[in-house]
Amino acid sequence: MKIFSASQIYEADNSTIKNQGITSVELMERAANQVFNWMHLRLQDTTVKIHLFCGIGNNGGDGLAVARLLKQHGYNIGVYVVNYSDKRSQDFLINLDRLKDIKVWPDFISDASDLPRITPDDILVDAIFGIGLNRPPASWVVVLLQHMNRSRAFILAIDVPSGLFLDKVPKDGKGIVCANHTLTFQVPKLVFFLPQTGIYSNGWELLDIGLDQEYLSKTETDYELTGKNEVLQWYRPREKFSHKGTYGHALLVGGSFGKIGAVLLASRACLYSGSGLVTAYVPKCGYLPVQTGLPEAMVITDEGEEQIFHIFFDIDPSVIGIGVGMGTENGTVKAFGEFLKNNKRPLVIDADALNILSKNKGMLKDLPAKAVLTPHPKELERLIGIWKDDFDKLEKAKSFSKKFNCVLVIKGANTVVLYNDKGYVNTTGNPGMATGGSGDVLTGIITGLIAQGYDSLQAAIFGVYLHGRAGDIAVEKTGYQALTATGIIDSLGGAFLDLFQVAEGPQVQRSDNDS
Ligand SMILES: NC(=O)C1=CN([C@@H]2O[C@H](COP(=O)(O)OP(=O)(O)OC[C@H]3O[C@@H](n4cnc5c(N)ncnc54)[C@H](O)[C@@H]3O)[C@@H](O)[C@H]2O)[C@H](O)CC1
Ligand SMILES: [K+]
Repeated sequence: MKIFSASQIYEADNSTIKNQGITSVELMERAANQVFNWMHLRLQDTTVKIHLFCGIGNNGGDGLAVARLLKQHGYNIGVYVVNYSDKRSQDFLINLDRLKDIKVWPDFISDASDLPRITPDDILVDAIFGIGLNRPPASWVVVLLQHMNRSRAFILAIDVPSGLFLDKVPKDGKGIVCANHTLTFQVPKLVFFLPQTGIYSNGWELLDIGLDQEYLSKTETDYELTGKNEVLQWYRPREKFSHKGTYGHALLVGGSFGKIGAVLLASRACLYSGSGLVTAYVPKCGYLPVQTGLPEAMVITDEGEEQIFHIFFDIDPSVIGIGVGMGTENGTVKAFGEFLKNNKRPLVIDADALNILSKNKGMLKDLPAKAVLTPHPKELERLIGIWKDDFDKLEKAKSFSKKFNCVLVIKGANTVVLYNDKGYVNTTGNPGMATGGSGDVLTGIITGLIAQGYDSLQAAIFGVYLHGRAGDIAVEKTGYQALTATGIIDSLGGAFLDLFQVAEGPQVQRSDNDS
């Protein structure tokens, strides 16, 4: 699913109005009806007080139209116009009149002294700013937003939590609504998925307002959201007359004394993601643990007893995953540098191999085309330098990807896979996966997919999806705290099977932060 920028959403609005022969206020009415239906279904004629805070632009217009629909259905409402500018939009004014027509007169707030009383049992609808915010709100508006946040009432944001820009992180975190839930129109917004801005909405949901499908499908976007539909198209079925050679031979290089488990986890994940053959390359101390822990894998040992000194093997792997548990001892650094110079095979690079690259940037020129790098935030910072904010991070990461022709997997709550100018935001996974060895499992999965012939970008996106989905399946049985890397691997089979399960009920895209 595509993630559009604010200017693209305005263009989508315009082509909808033009191609469907409707007015902008009719489009607003559609949006408001969707919000109202969502609320009506859940509130079931409740008498709880619903406070609607409306700006003076089209987000505010949405809020006023929702207020009218709620009033017409007998809900107990309070409507406030947050009068932050005299440049009221046309559709806001039309909806203000329509509200007055049914004898609802909003309170106009233009100063922090006018703040209404809110109790924790009330419901707040945030329709102050939408995607049109272009500068920080005035200080009295910030005071109002804080008043809303402090109220402990349930906050439902329309389109985006007010105070969030679509393309940058606000300097003042106090001037942003902390929504319990956001109902966003038609397309997901990138801000829901970035660590610094995603925190302002606990959950989000898409409401279909019938925007022009032709515009949406023909327009290229900088980011996409990866869900089942996106990865399913790449799935490669197993052929009846195939054999283990058909599905490649993955080599996992890593481990050092005390960290052999990392290679064991990566190798097992690689096998469980379908690689035909898996070989682990470890220091001598890793021979017995890997051989006994994973009898399906073959093991090659380095000449080093407790660390890797010289990466040499006489097999012909289809892909190499390197770095997990490897350490950054001088001898290992040298071995990795020499390995990169001579290697021609596709690579997945993780953990200590990334740290070695960060300290020896000259080695980056020896990466094979489209190598997959899987840094967590600290490893990424060492690679690309410090960033100003999450948007700057993505831009810096894109430049890095272009410069070294590599696929970057930026691990986090919503892992982003970047290649060249494009980013793919993952939707699966949960906080239980923040546990030792989870990253090693991801490295194994991506390596296993490349072994089977997936292009490295597809393998990275698909691998991240499967890893998260396996975590989501596993957590159902374990809860967040008891989820382990091994638990993720054990649910990989379930994640593959789930690709072919058709979800029951209406297909509404939503985040899982609500659980
Ligand atoms: N396709 C859709 O998604 C539809 C969206 N709708 C809703 O429209 C808003 C966007 O409306 P817009 O009028 O462009 O912007 P806002 O309401 O977010 O902002 C109002 C207005 O205020 C000015 N402004 C910006 N920042 C400030 C500031 N700090 N202080 C004062 N004034 C400011 C700026 O000029 C803005 O234009 C979208 O989010 C949806 O809610 C449609 O209803 C249906 C289609
Ligand atoms: K809003």
